[in-house]
Amino acid sequence: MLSTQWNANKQISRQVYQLCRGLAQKATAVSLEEAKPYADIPGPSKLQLIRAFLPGGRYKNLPVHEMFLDMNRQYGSIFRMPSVAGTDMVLTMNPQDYEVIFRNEGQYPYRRSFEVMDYFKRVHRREVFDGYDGLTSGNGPAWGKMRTAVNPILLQPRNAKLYMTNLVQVSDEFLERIRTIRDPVTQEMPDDFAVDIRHLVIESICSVALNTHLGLLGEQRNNKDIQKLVLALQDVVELGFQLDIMPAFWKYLPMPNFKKLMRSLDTITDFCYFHIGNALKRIEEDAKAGKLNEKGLENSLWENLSKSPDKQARLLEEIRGILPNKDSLLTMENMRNLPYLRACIKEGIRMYPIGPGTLRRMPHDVVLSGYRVVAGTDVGIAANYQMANMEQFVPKVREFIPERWLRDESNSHLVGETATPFMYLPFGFGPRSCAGKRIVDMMLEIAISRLVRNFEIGFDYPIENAFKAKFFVQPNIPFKFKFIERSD
Ligand code: HEM
Repeated sequence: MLSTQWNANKQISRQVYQLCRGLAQKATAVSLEEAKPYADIPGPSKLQLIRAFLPGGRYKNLPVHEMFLDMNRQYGSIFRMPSVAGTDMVLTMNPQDYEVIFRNEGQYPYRRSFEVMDYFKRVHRREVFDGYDGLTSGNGPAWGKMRTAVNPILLQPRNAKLYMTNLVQVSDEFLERIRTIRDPVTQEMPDDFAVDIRHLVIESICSVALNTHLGLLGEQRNNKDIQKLVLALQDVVELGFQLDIMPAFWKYLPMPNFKKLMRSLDTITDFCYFHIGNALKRIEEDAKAGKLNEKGLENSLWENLSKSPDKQARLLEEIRGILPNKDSLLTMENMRNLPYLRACIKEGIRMYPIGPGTLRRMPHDVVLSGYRVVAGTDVGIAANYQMANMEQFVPKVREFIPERWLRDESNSHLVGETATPFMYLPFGFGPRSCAGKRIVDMMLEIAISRLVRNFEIGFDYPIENAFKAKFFVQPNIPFKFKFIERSD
């Protein structure tokens, strides 16, 4: 009773606070006419920036999040990076700006694509893409048309059951793989377990996106073509960013990294083309035979769970509620009520975000942090780095506290003001947010719940430097998890 009253009071004071904050912001909002000019936004000059990326430079080999945090310290919460990749980019780390950006993004939110990717689609493999930029690189009405077609398939919960069967099958194979490669004495995984985790992710995505079973977690693990694909995917992650954010020398010089990236993108495109062709043939055959019915960042989270036995115990209790036995079936229905699992996933992604945030090109002039940012400027948001590293936004920022995401819990104040849709952005925001979000959520929920139900997960090594981040995070230490079989 007391706690209900306490929570009600807390709720009311929070609403009053937010109302006051809203009014205060409106009162202090700067009009376009009063705003400081665009040219006054602080930041490095073009020359300083190029020098910083060259050997011996301040940002050479520095992870992107550290570069942004360093600029934040030097220039303040908004700064300008001149002519990076052809156009200026303004980067803001002021949460009040995020709302302005997203509220002004317009009917077709514009996100600048990687120029190297555009080159690949429009020039290098023109015969395949035939003028279509796709969802990730496209913009304007063409993007809008495609997104409208894709949303119901990928994002509507009632369609999720179409890919649930495939994802559960992949997670079964992963449990089997763990049992096969586990050291019988120490119960630990081999040094290269990160490769299996990567295979789990690729197999899951292909099982949904291409309706194809690759066999990466079993018989096809060493298949040469598949290994080539895995390496190509890794190259795209590493080189795509390098070539895009740094001055675009590849446009003028034969850069080996650029050629390597084109080869890797070729590998991925040919692979997808082949499997999409096969999937379409299967669909046609199934349709003819009348068979078209309902057939259908994990590492970081495991690491945190394996270091927090109390959290793992709470999670197990919740999962036992829907999976009484180790081999009980997961269904759309029984997965509905898993708040603690979802809080654990949210907290894992917060602590180890895959990328910095997102980008929007402003369709008209807006005021950000008191400056007039002119139409056509690309504005970057680094909210994910702030949520992962800065105590002022998330108290006890480097502690794994899933409870902070649960309402009415004693720790829920620990996320405080940051729990707004404008600040927690692992999947971006609004109509342009990640189209794969539901698949990722489902993949993680299935994999984690089945792992925790089957094994007690441990990790006997320090995790401080578990990941390295250039642009996207990557494993930095051997992932020697211990998977101890649960007896019931
Ligand atoms: C943990 C994994 C993932 C993360 C953290 C992630 C994050 C993101 C982010 C931040 C964006 C930009 C959103 C914005 O600008 O507001 C995005 C876009 C996108 N993502 Fe993901 N993503 C993930 C996995 C996936 C998967 C598995 C798929 C496909 C099956 C996917 C498909 C897409 C697409 C198509 C877009 C472009 C959407 C558009 O511009 O309309 N993502 N993702």
